Amino acid sequence: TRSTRPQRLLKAVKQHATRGDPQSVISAIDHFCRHREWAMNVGDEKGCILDSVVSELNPEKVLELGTYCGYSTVRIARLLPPGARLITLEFNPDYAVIARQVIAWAGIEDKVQLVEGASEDWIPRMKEHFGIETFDLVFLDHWKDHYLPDTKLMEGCGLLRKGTVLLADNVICPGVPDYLEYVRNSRSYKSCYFKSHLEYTRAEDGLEKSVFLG
Ligand SMILES: Cc1cc(-c2n[nH]c(CCNC(=O)c3cc(-c4ccc(F)cc4)cc(O)c3O)n2)ccn1
Ligand SMILES: [Mg+2]
Repeated sequence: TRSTRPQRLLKAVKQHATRGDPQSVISAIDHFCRHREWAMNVGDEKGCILDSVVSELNPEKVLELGTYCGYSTVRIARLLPPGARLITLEFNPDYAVIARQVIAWAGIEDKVQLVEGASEDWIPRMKEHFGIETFDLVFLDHWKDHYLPDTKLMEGCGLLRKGTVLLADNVICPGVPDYLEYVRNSRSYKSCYFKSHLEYTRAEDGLEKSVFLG
């Protein structure tokens, strides 16, 4: 039967990227998505904004909601200091199978824990299951109607501390209007918008960076 797009993306990584070289994995995926088939990775333009937020924050504990093929997982993990940890949640088991291989090819699997399941099921279990107190950075890139309820759930589970950064992808396209309204009007967040484009296109999109004030 016909292969899936994530399978073809993984094939491009194995053909064009060097094992153990995260940058070559990132470049191989960007090339595939720009010249072969579009895919919903954060991409190179928004990816550079993600890089700058991660580098400035130097987080020890990172949560990613929405792994997909692991592109942003590799982008984040390659910048983490030794001993830092990234937990990434993926709902779709077919995406998870691909993401594990992309993460392994990049050679950053020892910093990453990929967990399969729905965000609302795993967020309440972060403390007892992973021994996590609070996160320093959360990258929201999963189902767009889950951004707001999951943010409120993370607040309620005490997973955010003064200074925790929430970085949300796709705040314009596909868009997360309820989430934006919340973080921009809540006294508990200091929010700012990084204007960019939808991955590999000229459509507007951007990242919203929101610092939790406690
Ligand atoms: C409930 C739960 C869910 C998850 C989960 N895991 N993986 C995802 C993927 C979600 N991502 C997207 O849907 C997405 C879509 C577009 C897009 C598509 C079509 C267009 F025309 C324009 C833009 C662009 C993007 O950048 C995106 O990120 N969710 C994981 C855990 N728990
Ligand atoms: Mg996205």
